Amino acid sequence: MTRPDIPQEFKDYARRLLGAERYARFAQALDEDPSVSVRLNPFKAVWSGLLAEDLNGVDGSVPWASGEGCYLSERPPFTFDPLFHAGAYYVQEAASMFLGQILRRYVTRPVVALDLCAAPGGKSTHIRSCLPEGSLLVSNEPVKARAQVLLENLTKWGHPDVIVTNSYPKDFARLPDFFDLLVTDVPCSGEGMFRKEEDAVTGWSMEAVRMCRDRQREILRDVWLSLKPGGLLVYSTCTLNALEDEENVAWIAEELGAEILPFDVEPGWGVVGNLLAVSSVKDTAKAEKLFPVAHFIPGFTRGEGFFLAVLRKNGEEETSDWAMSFDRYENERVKSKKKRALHASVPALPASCRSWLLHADTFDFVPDGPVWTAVRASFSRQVGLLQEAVKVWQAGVPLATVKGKDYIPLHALAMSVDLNRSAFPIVPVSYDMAVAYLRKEVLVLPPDTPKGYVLLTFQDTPIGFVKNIGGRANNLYPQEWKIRTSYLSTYSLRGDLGRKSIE
Ligand SMILES: C[S@@+](CC[C@H](N)C(=O)[O-])C[C@H]1O[C@@H](n2cnc3c(N)ncnc32)[C@H](O)[C@@H]1O
Repeated sequence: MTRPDIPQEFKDYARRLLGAERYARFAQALDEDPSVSVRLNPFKAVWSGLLAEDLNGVDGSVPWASGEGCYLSERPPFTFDPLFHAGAYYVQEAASMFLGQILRRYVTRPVVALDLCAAPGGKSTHIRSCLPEGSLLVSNEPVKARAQVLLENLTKWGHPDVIVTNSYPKDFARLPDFFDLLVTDVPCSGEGMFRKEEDAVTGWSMEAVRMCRDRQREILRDVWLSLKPGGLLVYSTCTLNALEDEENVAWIAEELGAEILPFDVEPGWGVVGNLLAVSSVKDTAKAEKLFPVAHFIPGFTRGEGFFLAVLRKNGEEETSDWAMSFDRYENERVKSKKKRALHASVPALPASCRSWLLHADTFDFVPDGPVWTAVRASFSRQVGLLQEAVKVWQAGVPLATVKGKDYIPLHALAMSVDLNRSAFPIVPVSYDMAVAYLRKEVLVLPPDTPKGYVLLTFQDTPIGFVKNIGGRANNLYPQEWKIRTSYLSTYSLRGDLGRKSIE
Protein backbone atom coordinates (compact mmCIF):
# COMPACT_ATOMS: atom_id res chain seq x y z
CA MET A 1 0.00 0.00 0.00
CA THR A 2 1.39 3.43 -0.88
CA ARG A 3 0.89 5.92 1.88
CA PRO A 4 0.67 9.70 1.53
CA ASP A 5 3.85 11.60 2.38
CA ILE A 6 4.16 12.73 5.99
CA PRO A 7 4.18 16.59 6.06
CA GLN A 8 7.67 18.05 6.48
CA GLU A 9 6.43 20.37 9.21
CA PHE A 10 5.38 17.33 11.27
CA LYS A 11 8.73 15.63 10.69
CA ASP A 12 10.59 18.72 11.87
CA TYR A 13 8.37 19.10 14.92
CA ALA A 14 8.56 15.41 15.87
CA ARG A 15 12.36 15.41 15.48
CA ARG A 16 12.63 18.31 17.92
CA LEU A 17 10.15 16.71 20.32
CA LEU A 18 11.62 13.22 20.33
CA GLY A 19 15.28 13.99 19.79
CA ALA A 20 17.19 12.76 16.72
CA GLU A 21 17.73 9.17 17.84
CA ARG A 22 14.18 8.49 18.91
CA TYR A 23 12.83 10.25 15.84
CA ALA A 24 14.86 7.99 13.53
CA ARG A 25 13.36 4.92 15.20
CA PHE A 26 9.85 6.34 14.94
CA ALA A 27 10.32 7.38 11.30
CA GLN A 28 11.49 3.90 10.37
CA ALA A 29 8.44 2.35 12.05
CA LEU A 30 6.14 4.62 10.04
CA ASP A 31 7.18 2.65 6.93
CA GLU A 32 6.17 -0.66 8.51
CA ASP A 33 2.72 -2.25 8.55
CA PRO A 34 0.41 -1.60 11.50
CA SER A 35 -0.16 -4.49 13.91
CA VAL A 36 -3.48 -6.26 14.52
CA SER A 37 -4.69 -7.14 17.99
CA VAL A 38 -7.81 -8.35 19.76
CA ARG A 39 -9.05 -8.25 23.33
CA LEU A 40 -11.14 -11.11 24.72
CA ASN A 41 -14.46 -10.66 26.49
CA PRO A 42 -14.00 -12.01 30.03
CA PHE A 43 -17.76 -12.30 30.54
CA LYS A 44 -18.30 -14.74 27.69
CA ALA A 45 -17.29 -18.26 28.64
CA VAL A 46 -16.12 -19.13 25.15
CA TRP A 47 -12.44 -18.89 26.08
CA SER A 48 -12.54 -21.23 29.08
CA GLY A 49 -10.02 -24.05 28.81
CA LEU A 50 -8.29 -22.32 25.87
CA LEU A 51 -4.89 -20.74 26.18
CA ALA A 52 -4.52 -17.44 24.33
CA GLU A 53 -1.62 -18.97 22.36
CA ASP A 54 -3.97 -21.59 20.96
CA LEU A 55 -6.12 -19.01 19.22
CA ASN A 56 -6.09 -18.86 15.44
CA GLY A 57 -3.22 -16.70 14.15
CA VAL A 58 -2.06 -15.44 17.56
CA ASP A 59 1.40 -13.92 17.56
CA GLY A 60 2.10 -13.13 21.21
CA SER A 61 0.20 -11.42 23.99
CA VAL A 62 0.01 -7.65 24.49
CA PRO A 63 2.53 -7.15 27.33
CA TRP A 64 0.47 -4.56 29.25
CA ALA A 65 -2.74 -6.52 28.77
CA SER A 66 -1.65 -10.09 29.20
CA GLY A 67 -4.49 -12.52 29.72
CA GLU A 68 -6.91 -10.43 27.66
CA GLY A 69 -5.10 -8.89 24.67
CA CYS A 70 -3.13 -10.63 21.94
CA TYR A 71 -1.56 -9.78 18.60
CA LEU A 72 -2.49 -11.60 15.40
CA SER A 73 0.10 -12.31 12.72
CA GLU A 74 -2.10 -10.74 10.02
CA ARG A 75 -5.54 -9.19 9.69
CA PRO A 76 -8.06 -12.05 9.30
CA PRO A 77 -11.56 -11.64 7.79
CA PHE A 78 -13.25 -10.94 11.15
CA THR A 79 -16.61 -10.46 9.38
CA PHE A 80 -16.76 -14.22 8.89
CA ASP A 81 -16.17 -15.12 12.54
CA PRO A 82 -19.48 -15.72 14.38
CA LEU A 83 -17.64 -15.13 17.68
CA PHE A 84 -16.79 -11.60 16.55
CA HIS A 85 -20.51 -10.88 16.02
CA ALA A 86 -21.31 -12.54 19.35
CA GLY A 87 -19.13 -10.04 21.23
CA ALA A 88 -16.67 -12.71 22.36
CA TYR A 89 -13.78 -10.37 21.50
CA TYR A 90 -13.10 -6.83 20.28
CA VAL A 91 -10.60 -5.84 17.61
CA GLN A 92 -8.62 -3.12 19.37
CA GLU A 93 -5.37 -1.31 18.90
CA ALA A 94 -2.84 -2.79 21.36
CA ALA A 95 -1.58 0.47 22.87
CA SER A 96 -5.09 1.49 23.95
CA MET A 97 -5.29 -1.62 26.10
CA PHE A 98 -2.96 0.12 28.57
CA LEU A 99 -6.10 1.70 30.02
CA GLY A 100 -6.73 -1.61 31.84
CA GLN A 101 -3.55 -1.15 33.89
CA ILE A 102 -4.75 2.23 35.11
CA LEU A 103 -8.28 1.11 35.95
CA ARG A 104 -7.11 -1.96 37.83
CA ARG A 105 -4.74 0.16 39.90
CA TYR A 106 -6.97 3.12 40.67
CA VAL A 107 -10.56 1.80 40.56
CA THR A 108 -10.91 -0.69 43.36
CA ARG A 109 -14.47 -0.11 44.54
CA PRO A 110 -17.75 0.18 42.58
CA VAL A 111 -18.05 3.47 40.68
CA VAL A 112 -20.31 5.42 38.37
CA ALA A 113 -18.16 6.00 35.26
CA LEU A 114 -18.52 8.11 32.13
CA ASP A 115 -16.70 7.34 28.89
CA LEU A 116 -17.34 10.68 27.19
CA CYS A 117 -16.01 10.18 23.65
CA ALA A 118 -16.78 6.52 23.32
CA ALA A 119 -17.45 5.41 19.72
CA PRO A 120 -16.78 2.89 18.35
CA GLY A 121 -16.45 1.37 21.83
CA GLY A 122 -12.90 0.02 22.25
CA LYS A 123 -12.33 1.81 25.55
CA SER A 124 -15.91 1.31 26.77
CA THR A 125 -15.88 -2.46 26.29
CA HIS A 126 -12.52 -2.51 28.07
CA ILE A 127 -13.64 -0.22 30.89
CA ARG A 128 -16.66 -2.45 31.43
CA SER A 129 -14.37 -5.49 31.65
CA CYS A 130 -12.15 -3.81 34.27
CA LEU A 131 -14.64 -2.06 36.58
CA PRO A 132 -15.47 -3.79 39.85
CA GLU A 133 -18.90 -5.46 39.79
CA GLY A 134 -21.55 -3.11 41.13
CA SER A 135 -20.25 -0.30 38.90
CA LEU A 136 -22.27 1.55 36.27
CA LEU A 137 -20.79 2.67 32.95
CA VAL A 138 -22.29 5.53 30.96
CA SER A 139 -20.90 5.35 27.45
CA ASN A 140 -21.44 8.52 25.44
CA GLU A 141 -20.89 9.53 21.84
CA PRO A 142 -22.20 12.85 20.49
CA VAL A 143 -22.05 11.97 16.78
CA LYS A 144 -25.23 10.04 15.94
CA ALA A 145 -23.90 7.70 13.25
CA ARG A 146 -20.96 6.78 15.47
CA ALA A 147 -23.25 6.30 18.48
CA GLN A 148 -25.11 3.61 16.48
CA VAL A 149 -21.87 1.65 16.15
CA LEU A 150 -21.15 2.17 19.85
CA LEU A 151 -24.59 0.84 20.74
CA GLU A 152 -24.06 -2.25 18.58
CA ASN A 153 -20.64 -3.00 20.09
CA LEU A 154 -21.76 -2.54 23.68
CA THR A 155 -24.91 -4.59 23.12
CA LYS A 156 -22.74 -7.41 21.81
CA TRP A 157 -20.30 -7.07 24.72
CA GLY A 158 -23.35 -7.96 26.81
CA HIS A 159 -22.79 -6.40 30.22
CA PRO A 160 -26.15 -5.27 31.64
CA ASP A 161 -24.87 -2.29 33.66
CA VAL A 162 -24.20 0.00 30.72
CA ILE A 163 -26.07 3.10 29.56
CA VAL A 164 -25.49 4.41 26.04
CA THR A 165 -26.04 8.14 25.54
CA ASN A 166 -25.80 10.54 22.60
CA SER A 167 -25.04 13.98 24.01
CA TYR A 168 -22.46 16.73 23.95
CA PRO A 169 -20.14 17.26 26.92
CA LYS A 170 -21.92 20.45 28.03
CA ASP A 171 -25.12 18.44 28.61
CA PHE A 172 -23.34 16.49 31.36
CA ALA A 173 -22.86 19.74 33.27
CA ARG A 174 -26.51 19.25 34.27
CA LEU A 175 -25.27 16.38 36.45
CA PRO A 176 -22.85 18.02 38.90
CA ASP A 177 -20.63 15.66 40.94
CA PHE A 178 -22.27 12.64 39.30
CA PHE A 179 -19.31 10.52 38.19
CA ASP A 180 -16.47 8.91 40.15
CA LEU A 181 -14.53 8.17 36.97
CA LEU A 182 -14.32 10.12 33.73
CA VAL A 183 -12.54 8.77 30.66
CA THR A 184 -11.93 11.32 27.89
CA ASP A 185 -10.42 9.69 24.81
CA VAL A 186 -10.70 12.98 23.00
CA PRO A 187 -10.88 13.63 19.24
CA CYS A 188 -7.33 14.56 18.21
CA SER A 189 -4.97 15.15 15.30
CA GLY A 190 -4.22 11.40 15.14
CA GLU A 191 -0.45 11.48 14.59
CA GLY A 192 -0.29 8.05 16.20
CA MET A 193 -2.54 6.70 13.45
CA PHE A 194 -0.40 7.84 10.50
CA ARG A 195 0.29 4.21 9.49
CA LYS A 196 -3.37 3.27 9.56
CA GLU A 197 -5.37 6.32 8.52
CA GLU A 198 -4.55 8.31 5.41
CA ASP A 199 -6.86 11.11 6.51
CA ALA A 200 -4.74 11.67 9.62
CA VAL A 201 -1.75 12.37 7.35
CA THR A 202 -3.49 14.43 4.69
CA GLY A 203 -5.45 16.47 7.26
CA TRP A 204 -2.43 17.26 9.44
CA SER A 205 -1.18 20.82 9.91
CA MET A 206 0.09 22.76 12.91
CA GLU A 207 -3.06 24.84 12.64
CA ALA A 208 -5.20 21.65 12.89
CA VAL A 209 -3.20 20.60 15.96
CA ARG A 210 -3.94 23.93 17.64
CA MET A 211 -7.64 23.59 16.78
CA CYS A 212 -7.68 20.09 18.29
CA ARG A 213 -5.98 21.40 21.43
CA ASP A 214 -8.62 24.13 21.79
CA ARG A 215 -11.51 21.70 21.23
CA GLN A 216 -10.08 19.27 23.77
CA ARG A 217 -9.94 22.02 26.37
CA GLU A 218 -13.51 23.00 25.61
CA ILE A 219 -14.66 19.38 26.01
CA LEU A 220 -12.89 19.07 29.35
CA ARG A 221 -14.17 22.42 30.61
CA ASP A 222 -17.73 21.48 29.63
CA VAL A 223 -17.77 18.09 31.35
CA TRP A 224 -15.62 18.93 34.39
CA LEU A 225 -18.52 19.78 36.73
CA SER A 226 -19.95 16.29 36.39
CA LEU A 227 -16.82 14.71 37.91
CA LYS A 228 -16.96 14.45 41.71
CA PRO A 229 -14.29 16.15 43.81
CA GLY A 230 -11.70 13.44 44.36
CA GLY A 231 -12.88 11.70 41.17
CA LEU A 232 -10.51 10.20 38.63
CA LEU A 233 -9.92 11.52 35.11
CA VAL A 234 -8.18 9.43 32.46
CA TYR A 235 -7.15 11.70 29.59
CA SER A 236 -5.98 10.07 26.37
CA THR A 237 -5.28 10.84 22.72
CA CYS A 238 -3.84 8.91 19.79
CA THR A 239 -1.44 11.72 18.97
CA LEU A 240 2.14 12.59 19.83
CA ASN A 241 2.47 16.37 19.99
CA ALA A 242 2.90 18.15 23.29
CA LEU A 243 0.08 20.66 22.67
CA GLU A 244 -2.62 18.02 22.78
CA ASP A 245 -0.76 15.79 25.25
CA GLU A 246 1.58 17.13 27.96
CA GLU A 247 0.47 20.76 27.68
CA ASN A 248 -3.18 19.81 27.97
CA VAL A 249 -2.49 17.64 31.00
CA ALA A 250 -0.67 20.56 32.64
CA TRP A 251 -3.60 22.81 31.70
CA ILE A 252 -6.15 20.43 33.29
CA ALA A 253 -4.09 20.29 36.50
CA GLU A 254 -3.63 24.04 36.69
CA GLU A 255 -6.82 25.48 35.23
CA LEU A 256 -9.44 22.89 36.17
CA GLY A 257 -7.74 21.81 39.39
CA ALA A 258 -6.36 18.29 39.56
CA GLU A 259 -3.37 16.30 40.73
CA ILE A 260 -1.46 14.27 38.14
CA LEU A 261 -1.08 10.69 39.38
CA PRO A 262 1.77 8.23 38.92
CA PHE A 263 1.43 4.70 37.51
CA ASP A 264 3.71 1.76 36.87
CA VAL A 265 5.14 0.64 33.55
CA GLU A 266 7.53 -2.28 33.10
CA PRO A 267 10.84 -1.17 31.55
CA GLY A 268 10.56 -3.88 28.87
CA TRP A 269 7.28 -2.51 27.50
CA GLY A 270 8.98 0.33 25.65
CA VAL A 271 6.61 2.99 26.98
CA VAL A 272 8.08 6.51 26.69
CA GLY A 273 7.43 9.07 29.43
CA ASN A 274 7.05 12.85 29.39
CA LEU A 275 8.46 14.07 26.07
CA LEU A 276 8.95 17.58 27.35
CA ALA A 277 11.76 16.10 29.44
CA VAL A 278 13.79 15.23 26.35
CA SER A 279 12.64 17.58 23.64
CA SER A 280 14.05 20.84 22.43
CA VAL A 281 10.58 22.25 21.82
CA LYS A 282 10.33 25.76 23.26
CA ASP A 283 9.33 26.21 26.89
CA THR A 284 10.17 22.69 27.97
CA ALA A 285 12.82 22.97 30.60
CA LYS A 286 10.28 23.73 33.31
CA ALA A 287 10.67 21.08 35.96
CA GLU A 288 6.97 21.16 36.85
CA LYS A 289 6.10 19.82 33.41
CA LEU A 290 7.96 16.56 33.96
CA PHE A 291 4.95 14.77 35.42
CA PRO A 292 4.14 11.12 34.68
CA VAL A 293 2.45 10.35 31.35
CA ALA A 294 2.65 7.40 28.96
CA HIS A 295 3.47 7.64 25.26
CA PHE A 296 3.11 4.55 23.10
CA ILE A 297 5.13 5.28 19.98
CA PRO A 298 5.46 3.05 16.91
CA GLY A 299 9.02 1.72 16.87
CA PHE A 300 9.09 1.66 20.69
CA THR A 301 5.93 -0.30 21.47
CA ARG A 302 4.24 -2.81 19.17
CA GLY A 303 1.10 -1.01 18.04
CA GLU A 304 0.02 2.48 16.98
CA GLY A 305 0.50 5.76 18.83
CA PHE A 306 -1.35 6.43 22.06
CA PHE A 307 -1.00 8.87 24.96
CA LEU A 308 -2.47 8.67 28.44
CA ALA A 309 -2.38 10.53 31.74
CA VAL A 310 -4.33 10.06 34.99
CA LEU A 311 -5.49 12.87 37.23
CA ARG A 312 -7.47 13.21 40.43
CA LYS A 313 -9.84 16.16 40.66
CA ASN A 314 -9.02 18.45 43.57
CA GLY A 315 -11.27 18.39 46.61
CA GLU A 316 -12.45 15.78 49.02
CA GLU A 317 -15.25 13.45 48.13
CA GLU A 318 -18.01 14.54 50.55
CA THR A 319 -19.48 11.11 51.15
CA SER A 320 -19.14 7.68 49.68
CA ASP A 321 -22.89 7.17 50.06
CA TRP A 322 -24.35 7.91 46.66
CA ALA A 323 -27.87 8.46 48.00
CA MET A 324 -26.75 11.04 50.57
CA SER A 325 -24.58 12.96 48.16
CA PHE A 326 -27.43 13.34 45.67
CA ASP A 327 -29.94 15.38 47.62
CA ARG A 328 -29.38 18.21 45.14
CA TYR A 329 -31.21 16.10 42.56
CA GLU A 330 -34.47 16.09 44.53
CA ASN A 331 -36.45 17.89 41.77
CA GLU A 332 -35.27 15.55 39.06
CA ARG A 333 -36.08 12.61 41.29
CA VAL A 334 -39.67 13.81 41.54
CA LYS A 335 -39.88 13.99 37.73
CA SER A 336 -38.48 10.48 37.45
CA LYS A 337 -41.06 9.25 39.94
CA LYS A 338 -43.80 10.79 37.75
CA LYS A 339 -42.39 8.94 34.78
CA ARG A 340 -42.42 5.69 36.72
CA ALA A 341 -46.02 6.32 37.75
CA LEU A 342 -46.93 6.46 34.05
CA HIS A 343 -45.37 3.02 33.63
CA ALA A 344 -47.54 1.72 36.44
CA SER A 345 -50.61 1.81 34.11
CA VAL A 346 -49.00 -0.81 31.79
CA PRO A 347 -49.64 -4.50 32.70
CA ALA A 348 -46.57 -6.08 34.31
CA LEU A 349 -44.14 -8.18 32.33
CA PRO A 350 -45.11 -11.89 32.72
CA ALA A 351 -42.93 -13.85 35.17
CA SER A 352 -42.01 -16.24 32.35
CA CYS A 353 -40.28 -13.33 30.53
CA ARG A 354 -38.57 -12.08 33.69
CA SER A 355 -37.03 -15.51 34.06
CA TRP A 356 -35.23 -14.99 30.73
CA LEU A 357 -32.58 -13.19 32.79
CA LEU A 358 -30.36 -14.60 35.52
CA HIS A 359 -30.63 -12.68 38.81
CA ALA A 360 -34.05 -11.42 37.63
CA ASP A 361 -34.87 -10.12 41.11
CA THR A 362 -32.03 -7.56 40.85
CA PHE A 363 -33.65 -5.88 37.80
CA ASP A 364 -36.53 -3.46 37.28
CA PHE A 365 -38.52 -4.27 34.13
CA VAL A 366 -39.39 -1.04 32.35
CA PRO A 367 -41.79 -0.64 29.41
CA ASP A 368 -41.24 1.91 26.63
CA GLY A 369 -43.88 1.51 23.93
CA PRO A 370 -43.82 -2.17 22.93
CA VAL A 371 -40.28 -2.75 24.26
CA TRP A 372 -39.47 -4.04 27.75
CA THR A 373 -36.02 -3.33 29.13
CA ALA A 374 -34.35 -4.76 32.23
CA VAL A 375 -32.54 -2.11 34.26
CA ARG A 376 -30.52 -3.03 37.35
CA ALA A 377 -32.73 -1.86 40.25
CA SER A 378 -29.75 -0.49 42.17
CA PHE A 379 -29.13 2.02 39.33
CA SER A 380 -32.71 3.14 38.75
CA ARG A 381 -32.05 6.52 40.35
CA GLN A 382 -29.01 7.23 38.20
CA VAL A 383 -30.89 6.13 35.08
CA GLY A 384 -33.77 8.49 35.92
CA LEU A 385 -31.40 11.42 36.42
CA LEU A 386 -29.54 10.69 33.21
CA GLN A 387 -32.82 10.56 31.30
CA GLU A 388 -33.63 14.06 32.53
CA ALA A 389 -30.24 15.48 31.53
CA VAL A 390 -28.94 13.72 28.42
CA LYS A 391 -30.17 11.63 25.48
CA VAL A 392 -30.30 8.06 26.76
CA TRP A 393 -30.40 5.57 23.89
CA GLN A 394 -30.23 2.35 25.86
CA ALA A 395 -30.10 1.60 29.58
CA GLY A 396 -29.69 -2.00 30.63
CA VAL A 397 -30.88 -4.96 28.57
CA PRO A 398 -33.67 -4.57 25.98
CA LEU A 399 -35.48 -7.83 26.70
CA ALA A 400 -38.64 -8.26 24.64
CA THR A 401 -40.98 -6.64 22.15
CA VAL A 402 -44.69 -7.15 22.66
CA LYS A 403 -46.72 -8.06 19.57
CA GLY A 404 -50.33 -8.93 20.41
CA LYS A 405 -50.04 -11.65 23.04
CA ASP A 406 -46.56 -12.59 21.96
CA TYR A 407 -43.37 -11.49 23.77
CA ILE A 408 -40.55 -11.68 21.24
CA PRO A 409 -37.08 -12.02 22.81
CA LEU A 410 -34.71 -9.32 21.57
CA HIS A 411 -31.20 -9.82 20.22
CA ALA A 412 -29.70 -7.84 23.13
CA LEU A 413 -30.99 -10.58 25.45
CA ALA A 414 -29.15 -13.24 23.43
CA MET A 415 -25.98 -11.16 23.75
CA SER A 416 -26.42 -10.46 27.47
CA VAL A 417 -24.08 -12.17 29.90
CA ASP A 418 -27.12 -12.38 32.20
CA LEU A 419 -29.14 -14.41 29.70
CA ASN A 420 -30.73 -17.42 31.41
CA ARG A 421 -29.90 -20.06 28.84
CA SER A 422 -32.17 -22.62 30.48
CA ALA A 423 -35.19 -20.44 29.58
CA PHE A 424 -34.95 -21.39 25.89
CA PRO A 425 -34.40 -24.55 23.83
CA ILE A 426 -30.82 -24.38 22.52
CA VAL A 427 -29.59 -25.52 19.12
CA PRO A 428 -25.78 -25.56 18.67
CA VAL A 429 -25.10 -24.74 15.02
CA SER A 430 -22.24 -25.41 12.63
CA TYR A 431 -19.94 -22.68 11.33
CA ASP A 432 -21.80 -22.56 7.99
CA MET A 433 -25.18 -22.32 9.64
CA ALA A 434 -23.94 -19.61 12.02
CA VAL A 435 -22.77 -17.51 9.05
CA ALA A 436 -26.10 -18.14 7.26
CA TYR A 437 -27.86 -16.91 10.42
CA LEU A 438 -25.70 -13.78 10.51
CA ARG A 439 -26.57 -13.18 6.86
CA LYS A 440 -30.19 -13.29 8.04
CA GLU A 441 -31.11 -16.27 5.88
CA VAL A 442 -34.07 -18.53 6.66
CA LEU A 443 -32.83 -21.63 8.51
CA VAL A 444 -34.09 -25.19 8.82
CA LEU A 445 -33.48 -26.70 12.27
CA PRO A 446 -33.40 -30.42 13.15
CA PRO A 447 -36.89 -31.99 13.04
CA ASP A 448 -36.99 -32.62 16.81
CA THR A 449 -36.47 -28.90 17.65
CA PRO A 450 -39.43 -27.54 19.67
CA LYS A 451 -41.57 -24.88 17.99
CA GLY A 452 -41.28 -21.30 19.25
CA TYR A 453 -38.27 -19.19 20.24
CA VAL A 454 -34.97 -21.05 20.06
CA LEU A 455 -31.50 -19.84 21.04
CA LEU A 456 -28.71 -20.65 18.56
CA THR A 457 -25.18 -21.12 19.86
CA PHE A 458 -21.86 -21.41 18.06
CA GLN A 459 -18.93 -22.82 19.99
CA ASP A 460 -21.12 -22.66 23.09
CA THR A 461 -21.67 -18.91 22.62
CA PRO A 462 -25.16 -17.49 21.97
CA ILE A 463 -25.41 -15.90 18.52
CA GLY A 464 -29.14 -15.03 18.53
CA PHE A 465 -32.75 -16.18 18.41
CA VAL A 466 -34.93 -17.74 15.74
CA LYS A 467 -38.63 -18.55 15.83
CA ASN A 468 -39.02 -22.17 14.82
CA ILE A 469 -42.28 -22.68 12.97
CA GLY A 470 -41.71 -26.28 11.93
CA GLY A 471 -40.43 -26.68 8.38
CA ARG A 472 -38.27 -23.54 8.78
CA ALA A 473 -37.16 -21.01 11.37
CA ASN A 474 -37.71 -17.27 11.11
CA ASN A 475 -34.45 -15.42 11.63
CA LEU A 476 -34.59 -12.75 14.38
CA TYR A 477 -31.09 -11.35 13.78
CA PRO A 478 -31.21 -7.51 13.60
CA GLN A 479 -31.54 -6.46 9.95
CA GLU A 480 -29.12 -3.53 10.40
CA TRP A 481 -26.30 -5.74 11.74
CA LYS A 482 -26.43 -8.57 9.21
CA ILE A 483 -23.37 -9.59 7.14
CA ARG A 484 -23.89 -7.92 3.76
CA THR A 485 -20.75 -8.73 1.82
CA SER A 486 -21.05 -11.20 -1.06
CA TYR A 487 -17.33 -12.00 -0.70
CA LEU A 488 -16.88 -15.48 0.78
CA SER A 489 -14.31 -16.52 3.33
CA THR A 490 -14.08 -18.43 6.60
CA TYR A 491 -12.47 -17.52 9.92
CA SER A 492 -12.79 -18.32 13.60
CA LEU A 493 -10.50 -16.89 16.28
CA ARG A 494 -10.95 -20.13 18.22
CA GLY A 495 -9.53 -22.02 15.27
CA ASP A 496 -12.01 -24.86 15.23
CA LEU A 497 -14.85 -24.11 12.80
CA GLY A 498 -17.17 -26.44 14.72
CA ARG A 499 -18.20 -28.34 11.60
CA LYS A 500 -18.98 -31.33 13.82
CA SER A 501 -22.16 -29.66 15.10
CA ILE A 502 -25.34 -29.95 13.05
CA GLU A 503 -25.33 -28.79 9.42
C1 LIG B 1 -10.63 8.98 19.58
S1 LIG B 1 -12.28 8.77 19.19
C2 LIG B 1 -12.84 7.73 20.47
C3 LIG B 1 -12.46 6.28 20.34
C4 LIG B 1 -13.10 5.44 21.41
N1 LIG B 1 -12.85 5.99 22.74
C5 LIG B 1 -12.66 4.01 21.35
O1 LIG B 1 -11.74 3.63 22.10
O2 LIG B 1 -13.25 3.23 20.58
C6 LIG B 1 -12.99 10.30 19.65
C7 LIG B 1 -14.50 10.32 19.61
O3 LIG B 1 -14.93 11.61 20.08
C8 LIG B 1 -16.08 11.98 19.36
N2 LIG B 1 -16.29 13.44 19.43
C9 LIG B 1 -16.23 14.35 18.42
N3 LIG B 1 -16.51 15.59 18.90
C10 LIG B 1 -16.73 15.46 20.22
C11 LIG B 1 -17.08 16.37 21.25
N4 LIG B 1 -17.24 17.67 21.02
N5 LIG B 1 -17.26 15.89 22.48
C12 LIG B 1 -17.09 14.58 22.76
N6 LIG B 1 -16.75 13.67 21.82
C13 LIG B 1 -16.58 14.11 20.57
C14 LIG B 1 -15.79 11.48 17.96
O4 LIG B 1 -16.98 11.38 17.22
C15 LIG B 1 -15.10 10.16 18.23
O5 LIG B 1 -16.03 9.10 18.23
